[in-house]
Amino acid sequence: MHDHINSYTPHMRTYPQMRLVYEAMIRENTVADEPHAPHIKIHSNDNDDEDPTPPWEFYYTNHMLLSPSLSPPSLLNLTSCACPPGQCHLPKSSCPCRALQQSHTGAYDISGFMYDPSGLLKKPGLPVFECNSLCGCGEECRNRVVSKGRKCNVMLKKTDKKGWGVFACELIPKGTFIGIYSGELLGHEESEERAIKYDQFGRTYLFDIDWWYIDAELDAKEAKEKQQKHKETLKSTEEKESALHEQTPIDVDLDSPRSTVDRGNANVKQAKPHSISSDSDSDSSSSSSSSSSSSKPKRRPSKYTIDAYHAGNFTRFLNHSCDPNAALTPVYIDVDEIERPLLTIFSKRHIHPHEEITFSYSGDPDVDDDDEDGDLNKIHPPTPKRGKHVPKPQYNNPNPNHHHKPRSSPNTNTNTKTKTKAETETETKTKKKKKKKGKKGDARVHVDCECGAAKCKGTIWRQ
Ligand SMILES: C[S@@+](CC[C@H](N)C(=O)[O-])C[C@H]1O[C@@H](n2cnc3c(N)ncnc32)[C@H](O)[C@@H]1O
Repeated sequence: MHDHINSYTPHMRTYPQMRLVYEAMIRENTVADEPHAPHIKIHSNDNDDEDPTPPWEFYYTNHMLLSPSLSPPSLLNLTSCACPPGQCHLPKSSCPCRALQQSHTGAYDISGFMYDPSGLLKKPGLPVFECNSLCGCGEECRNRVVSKGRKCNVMLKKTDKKGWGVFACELIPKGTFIGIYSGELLGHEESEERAIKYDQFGRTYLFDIDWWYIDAELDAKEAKEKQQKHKETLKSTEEKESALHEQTPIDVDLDSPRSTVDRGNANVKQAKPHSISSDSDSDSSSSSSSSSSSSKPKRRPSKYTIDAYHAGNFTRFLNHSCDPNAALTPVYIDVDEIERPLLTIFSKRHIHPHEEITFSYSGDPDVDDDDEDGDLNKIHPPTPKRGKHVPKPQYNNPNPNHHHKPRSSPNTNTNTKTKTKAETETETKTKKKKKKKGKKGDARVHVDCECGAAKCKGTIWRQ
């Protein structure tokens, strides 16, 4: 289909009827996984230029396509439940999925599952563990939202300055599941290679899966293993020593130098390897979030990256805003690997009809953590967890050209209307601000932000 369309002359591709073909293509590729979802429309601009549709350069899918270098997700250690239908969420339930969720988000004053009775997300950005295909709880379980597919009504529309964007067709309540950032799932090396290639033609749809809690969880796991090893070493040393003591009995006098040595051993026994955080040596099923709250997680290169360039869905057209109305949230469904969540988008406030849906590409804590309820401090303990660890685009895009034929980039201001004095002054101020932010020798290229937010930082990527 794509090859067929791409074989058309540039002029043929500008026919307004192409919009209908595009809409039909989306429906055809998604009917199996979101049969009840409202159809995605392509908005027709009054001043239709040569772009009636978004580019045909990618395969439309809601699924993650696995790179041949990766193995399929493992279900071996997948937590699942056998709760009676509709009972997982009950306060007295012993649902293991609920316990797993609680162990990750209980420290954030969120009890039970991450969804409220209407299926709205209680707080974006925290990991969500949905009931999965091994669970016996059935379709009506409250802990299944992403797995049931998109319900919200969105359209694709060309913006003035940012290329294509995604807009709400009707009110999208706060906490609504919008979509999965689908595409190819790549391993680290492959994504590095692609980043270099894409850099050459100035595009990126690459997102690293590198949330803070993933590092924290891996740190805690490593620390636990180290501690276990340490305990084993101590045990064998003690065994050797007690064998020695049996041969040469000593009087236990707490003030004698010898007993200091013994107490010294006791201290060694209690001591933790340097990197162990306070909670990680407890034998209880301590939460990964609490276990890491006292130490800064070690930054690790992300194991996986999502590339929505060759394959993806409407979410690849979501633009950045410094005051976004949506946010990324990691969701686990049929996978037992902490580094491999789905990257999903949920609304973080009510989104009104015709409003553009945006999220932050920068992952800045002051962008993603702000909360209109003002309960941020209550929900996010003051730990080094948040902020830079929110998935971020892997590299920057200097001059993206998202269109099938050469044209001005989405970043270029094609709006030819005469600027007012105030507009010119604001622009000059913004440019000064941007100049200050650029780092010498930073390989990442600055992209002017056109989000139009009052608190716009002037750039779409974090500097
Ligand atoms: C993932 S794509 C988003 C969809 C894109 N508008 C398109 O037409 O394909 C990211 C690119 O969109 C553009 N973009 C997104 N948000 C922007 C913003 N706030 N200001 C300027 N350009 C933006 C940039 O060119 C960026 O590299």
